[in-house]
Amino acid sequence: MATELSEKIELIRNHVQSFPDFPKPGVLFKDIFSVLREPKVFSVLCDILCKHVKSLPSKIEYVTALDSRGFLFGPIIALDQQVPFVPIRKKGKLPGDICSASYKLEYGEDTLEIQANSIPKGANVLVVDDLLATGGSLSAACSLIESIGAKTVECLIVMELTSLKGREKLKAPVHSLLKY
Ligand SMILES: O=P(O)(O)OC[C@H]1O[C@H](OP(=O)(O)OP(=O)(O)O)[C@H](O)[C@@H]1O
Ligand SMILES: Nc1ncnc2[nH]cnc12
Repeated sequence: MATELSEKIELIRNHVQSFPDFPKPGVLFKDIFSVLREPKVFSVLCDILCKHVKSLPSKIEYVTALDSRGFLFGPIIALDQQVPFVPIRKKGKLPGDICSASYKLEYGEDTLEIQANSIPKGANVLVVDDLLATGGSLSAACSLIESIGAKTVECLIVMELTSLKGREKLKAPVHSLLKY
C-alpha cells in the first residue's frame, strides 16, 4: 500500500514541468498545470489529497485555498468532505467586509484577503495551496484565519521547495506531497 502511494506520488512528480528563470532570473518555476493536462494523473493527485484529508485526526469543517492555484484543489477537497469552501483572494477581489494580510513572495509582494464573516469562530480549517516556497503566502493566509477566530488544522500543499524553509514560518502542521 505504502509502495503504491509512493509510486503514485512519483507519477505526479514526473508530470510537473520545471521552468528555469521564470518569472524572474534565479527562480525555478514548478508548473502544476502540466499535471492537469493529464486527466488520469490529475485524478490520482486529487484522490491522494482527499484520502489524506479523510485520514486527519481532526474533523475539517471548512476548506480554504489561496488565489489562484490553490483553487484548483481546494473546492475538490471541500466537495469530497461535504464542507464549505472559502476562498482567500488577492487584494481587491472580494466584496463585503474583508480582513487583509500583506506578505512577501519569492518574486514579489502581495496582499491576501478573506471575507470577514465567511468562517465562524472556533471552526477547524484546512488551508490548501499548490506550492510552498518562502511561506509568505501561507503564513499570511493562516494569520487571516487566526484573525477571524478560526483554527488552521493543517496546511496541505502539493509541492514544497524545501530549501526555502517556508515550513518554518508556519505555526500550523504542514503536509506536502512532493518535496524538491
Ligand atoms: O511560499 P510563497 O513564497 O509565498 O510562494 C507560494 C505562492 O506563490 C504562488 O502563487 P502566486 O502568488 O504566484 O499566485 P498564482 O497562484 O495566482 O500564480 C503559489 O501558487 C503559492 O500560492
Ligand atoms: N518556484 C515556484 N514555482 C511555482 N510557483 C511558485 N510560487 C513561488 N515560487 C514558485
